[in-house]
Amino acid sequence: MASSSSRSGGGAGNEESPAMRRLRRLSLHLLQPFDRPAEPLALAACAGARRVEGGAEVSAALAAYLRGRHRATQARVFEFFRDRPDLQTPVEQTTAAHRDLCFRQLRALVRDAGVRPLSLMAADPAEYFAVMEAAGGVDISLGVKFGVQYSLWGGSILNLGTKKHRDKFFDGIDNLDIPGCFAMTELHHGSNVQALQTTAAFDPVTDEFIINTPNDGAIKWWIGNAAVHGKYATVFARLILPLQGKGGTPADMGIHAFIVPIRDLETHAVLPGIEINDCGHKIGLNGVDNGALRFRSVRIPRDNLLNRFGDVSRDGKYTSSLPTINKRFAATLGELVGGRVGIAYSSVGVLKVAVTIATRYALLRQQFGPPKQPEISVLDYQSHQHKLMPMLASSYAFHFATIYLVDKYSEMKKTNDEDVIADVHVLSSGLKAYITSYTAKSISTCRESCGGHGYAAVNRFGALRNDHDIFQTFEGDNTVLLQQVAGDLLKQYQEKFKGGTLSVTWNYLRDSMSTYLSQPNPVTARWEGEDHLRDPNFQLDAFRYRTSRLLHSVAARLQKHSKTLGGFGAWNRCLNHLLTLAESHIESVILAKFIKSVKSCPDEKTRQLLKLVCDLYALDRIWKDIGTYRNVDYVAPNKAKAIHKLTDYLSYQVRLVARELVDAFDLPDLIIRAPIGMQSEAYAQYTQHVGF
Ligand SMILES: Cc1cc2nc3c(=O)[nH]c(=O)nc-3n(C[C@H](O)[C@H](O)[C@H](O)COP(=O)(O)OP(=O)(O)OC[C@H]3O[C@@H](n4cnc5c(N)ncnc54)[C@H](O)[C@@H]3O)c2cc1C
Repeated sequence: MASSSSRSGGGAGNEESPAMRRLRRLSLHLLQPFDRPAEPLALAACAGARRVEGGAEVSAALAAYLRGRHRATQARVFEFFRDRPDLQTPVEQTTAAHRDLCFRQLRALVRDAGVRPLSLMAADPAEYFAVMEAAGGVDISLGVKFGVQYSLWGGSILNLGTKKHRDKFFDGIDNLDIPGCFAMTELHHGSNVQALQTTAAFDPVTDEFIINTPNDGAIKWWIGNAAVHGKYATVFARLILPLQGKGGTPADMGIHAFIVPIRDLETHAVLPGIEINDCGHKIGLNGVDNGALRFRSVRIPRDNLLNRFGDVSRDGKYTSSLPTINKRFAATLGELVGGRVGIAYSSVGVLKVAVTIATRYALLRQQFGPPKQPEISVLDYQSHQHKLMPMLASSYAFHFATIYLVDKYSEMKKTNDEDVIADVHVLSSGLKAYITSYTAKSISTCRESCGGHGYAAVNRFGALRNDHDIFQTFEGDNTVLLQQVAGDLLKQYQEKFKGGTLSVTWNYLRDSMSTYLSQPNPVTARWEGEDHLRDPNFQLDAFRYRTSRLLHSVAARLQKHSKTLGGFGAWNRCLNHLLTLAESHIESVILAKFIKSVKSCPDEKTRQLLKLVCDLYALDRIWKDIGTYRNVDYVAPNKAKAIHKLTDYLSYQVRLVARELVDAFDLPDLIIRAPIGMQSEAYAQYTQHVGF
């Protein structure tokens, strides 16, 4: 419902109420919020609309730096869909229609546009993730369907199988002849994969595995591609060897992956012994057909065991290069990080779309203004800058962090280096958890910042929010993933005190840990000059100091509590502390990568612009956690005040180049789609949409 007070107050010719007068005075003040020069980076902003002169060139230079070598690939995907109106996702459609469209979109991308995702994944993972992000821009359901087919089903064959599996399945997966599923989750177990109950018992007589769902809790649930399109599934099950346990009992060798045909390749009929039901209409992502699977003693050839980390011979003997069930389990899950990398990367894509719509609309939308003067853009309100500009800065920060993650992932695939594998595991867990949680919250803020028009489905926030929401849960629940980051930091911490070395990404802890052990410097705690606060060394030190402190204190608490509560109880007693530690660490990594990307930018003007955005990201984060810094006197009261003031000022400065910053994401109107977020004529597009 519209607010009647705002409407009458803003109407021309109305008598001004005292409240309105106050608001107008405030508006006037907001137009000149700081007693400093208004133009950042010597880029002249015009009065009124405040467009930066030469803004188009600024955006183009920035876009070129951001997109790097993937710009052309993504542009090709966008152009392909631009020329195919039959493949564009309408605002309203039924679940069945959306599933059908999503499959047609994927098939067209592969068969008509000639994209070969699995080949890309094998040859150039960075290019693969760029295509996946672009597909998610077309429709998030398409990005997820793409991820199920290639990152999950294809990834399981590539990473857990051996040559015989790749020879048999690679081409069919790549060209989409064989749509498939990744069937890990069960009704009773999602996060706790080690407790899955589906069994794969070896039958030495027939040389087969028998896949069985022992009870309702073991029904495979939520499996993408299962309800309609899948022909095969990679099923995660406990490998059971008869007579090989103690006293001739069956031996449970732990979780392994098996290829199970689920539908006839010709007729598409569900195969005997398999029951598939539809998980039904979801909150979002209804282009993806999630299903539930039950197996009734389904027989598959021994060769269908994905045997990279463990194998069974014809005579039923188990062999593995890895000595324990735990090591095999870790290696199996470790190979699946690609899905998580893709989710983190795609989540940044969703954030960019939401921020672009909200920022463009906030520049266009005018409400109230000083007496007898034109109304001002809502982005000129300090509150609006406070909502959107740190979010815009975060989009940039996450962009560089996920590019780094993808590069590390590519390096891992090339080298198989153990340290890099460990790094990527923790980094992908932390970034996936941190970024998807941030994006999920931000979409709601963007919706609110667009007022009532943000609520129109055509302006997309509802679909973005609903489709993206589950990014926080699948590919590892965020709370569970952050614990893996904390666990790794503690392991590294113990190693350090045993005289070991820290892995590369965490190297900073070695230095900041010794700094932590001394008290904060009372002199620097009072430094409040802008040069100091905008010095990347100060910013990084602050982030790292906080992480080191959290790590040190939680290690002591865990040690204390484990004496009485045991390891599990102590961990739970310190759980919130551990999650804060993990987030703090990931923020340090994000900032470090942002600072590095600013320094590496070859063009001076672009570098200055990025430095401004990076400063806002860093100081906003410090300000949001100022209580922690004040509590330990890392920051004195005068410095806290200076940080607050500077953060507001930087938000204002970023606002002056906000249009250029969102344009630099280089997202065509076809991808933005929301009429209120279009590059031009937004109101006209919106009115046309409703029929005027
Ligand atoms: C749309 C959709 C698509 C999916 N696609 C697939 C697919 O293709 N293949 C597949 O195998 N699976 C798929 N999944 C399943 C998904 O991976 C799981 O939902 C996810 O792993 C979480 O498991 P869960 O739902 O059992 O949650 P749970 O593990 O039961 O978690 C429930 C809550 O408990 C909390 N919690 C759990 N453990 C802990 C802990 N140790 N400490 C603190 N808190 C904890 C979590 O934070 C969460 O809030 C999909 C799910 C959805 C909704």
